[in-house]
Amino acid sequence: MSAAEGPLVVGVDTSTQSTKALVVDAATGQVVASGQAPHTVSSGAGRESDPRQWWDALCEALRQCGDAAHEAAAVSIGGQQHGLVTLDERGEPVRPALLWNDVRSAPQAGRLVAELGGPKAWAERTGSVPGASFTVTKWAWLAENEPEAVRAARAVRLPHDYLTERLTGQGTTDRGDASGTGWWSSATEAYDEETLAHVGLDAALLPRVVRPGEVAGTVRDGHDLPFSRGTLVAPGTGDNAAAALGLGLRPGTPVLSLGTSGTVYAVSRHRPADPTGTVAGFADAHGDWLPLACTLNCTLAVDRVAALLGLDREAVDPGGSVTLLPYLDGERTPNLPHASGLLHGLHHDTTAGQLLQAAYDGAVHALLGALDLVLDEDADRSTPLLLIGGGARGRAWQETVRRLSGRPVQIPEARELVALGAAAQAAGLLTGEDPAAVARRWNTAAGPVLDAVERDGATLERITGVLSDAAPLLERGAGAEPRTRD
Ligand SMILES: Nc1ncnc2c1ncn2[C@@H]1O[C@H](COP(=O)(O)OP(=O)(O)O)[C@@H](O)[C@H]1O
Ligand SMILES: O=C(CO)[C@@H](O)[C@H](O)COP(=O)(O)O
Repeated sequence: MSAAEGPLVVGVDTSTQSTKALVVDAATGQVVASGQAPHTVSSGAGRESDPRQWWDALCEALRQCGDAAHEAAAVSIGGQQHGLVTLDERGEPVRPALLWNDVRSAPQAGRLVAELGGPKAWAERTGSVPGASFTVTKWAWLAENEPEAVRAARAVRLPHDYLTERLTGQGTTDRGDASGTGWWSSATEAYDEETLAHVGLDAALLPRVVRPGEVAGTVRDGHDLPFSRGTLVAPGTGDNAAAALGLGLRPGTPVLSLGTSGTVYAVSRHRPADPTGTVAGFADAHGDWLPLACTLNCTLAVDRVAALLGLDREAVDPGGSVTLLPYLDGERTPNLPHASGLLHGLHHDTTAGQLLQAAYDGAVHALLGALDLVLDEDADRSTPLLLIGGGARGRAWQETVRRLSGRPVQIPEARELVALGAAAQAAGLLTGEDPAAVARRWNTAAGPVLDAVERDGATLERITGVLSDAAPLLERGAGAEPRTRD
């Protein structure tokens, strides 16, 4: 038995690159064991992963946690948003999942927006104007390109739903993750029949939306399951909503997350509806809202530039006037799905370190442009920005965010805030507490605050100018070559 003060809970983050599992003492928030196992994502024109490898990665991450995982009284899964998982009558994937950063459905996104009333109507009905990341556009892409897969689908799930269902045997989701599909109405908090009918998706194929605080199920019988039978399973949620729980986030505090995706968001009591599509009007996992902007190119893109230059990711140089828009995967914020990376302002005296710094600047510029849009009007602009995700460990990321935001930046010591948020949700099932209050009791957001420095407005303006001047190039893409990543 563990020496924990309270019951043990497990929180899982099944994100783009890996699955991370934490075993946490529900009384204190102490992480008593952890594990992590990688995923593979396809390269080439699309971004796909086999959902079965998420399950294998979950089992491996829990194996690394040892006996503590088997003592857990409750578990919850947080996961990458939007991915389209199609299952056959045996619950097996019909094909690999189409991930959030697969931009092939950009034409379908444009058509759906036009066909169902335009951007304003979409924002009012679902909270968001769907771009290529949204599940509904992926379903429309599948219907057009692989109709046999659509015909074979007996269940449609999101990544976190898929894992939760393998534990409980029941098809469930939550409002946070459902709000990233494009077929869940934030106005009615129910599946949107008109949208579903338009894309030919039967609501019977969708999971039940479990309420915040409700039990999604219990771990079922089965020899290969990584938990004891009867362990409580919480609703789980999308990874950004899970991190918001994990930080015990209150309205007014902005979060910048630096991972495969870059995201900027805040909790709000007001239902968002941005007709420009920059801000997605997600629900949170609590009963409030999570206005959020997301980029496709963050840590992987900057690491790729460092690798091309043969530099360590921290080997940045200040100065110079080179601009690098690191849109290696196309981009979502700004909405340029066909874009590729763009370099402007190269001189004889530009150093490799300045080029690398320009990649950081380009990635952070896109996120900071949306910062004010995700905050309520009455938010105090001097509140520290919480910096999380794998990139938050990097000094170059920290200093770039600090310089370009002009705000104090707080770096929580806790590393895995998505998994911690899931753990807080699981703990809430046991204690009856609000999961965000559990996370505040665990003091998960604690960490050093870097003081504000003067905002580098000149760099931001230069990048905005290049972006605007290069718009025709970025909109049409670089040619017929499919993008690849090694
Ligand atoms: N010490 C570090 N400094 C800068 N970046 C880091 C560091 N450690 C990890 N990363 C970056 O974090 C990324 C993974 O972040 P993570 O939030 O786990 O991603 P995801 O949730 O999308 O799978 C990697 O792409 C890597 O570039
Ligand atoms: O698409 C979004 C948010 O809308 C992404 O934030 C995904 O949820 C993927 O997250 P990471 O794997 O990068 O954490």
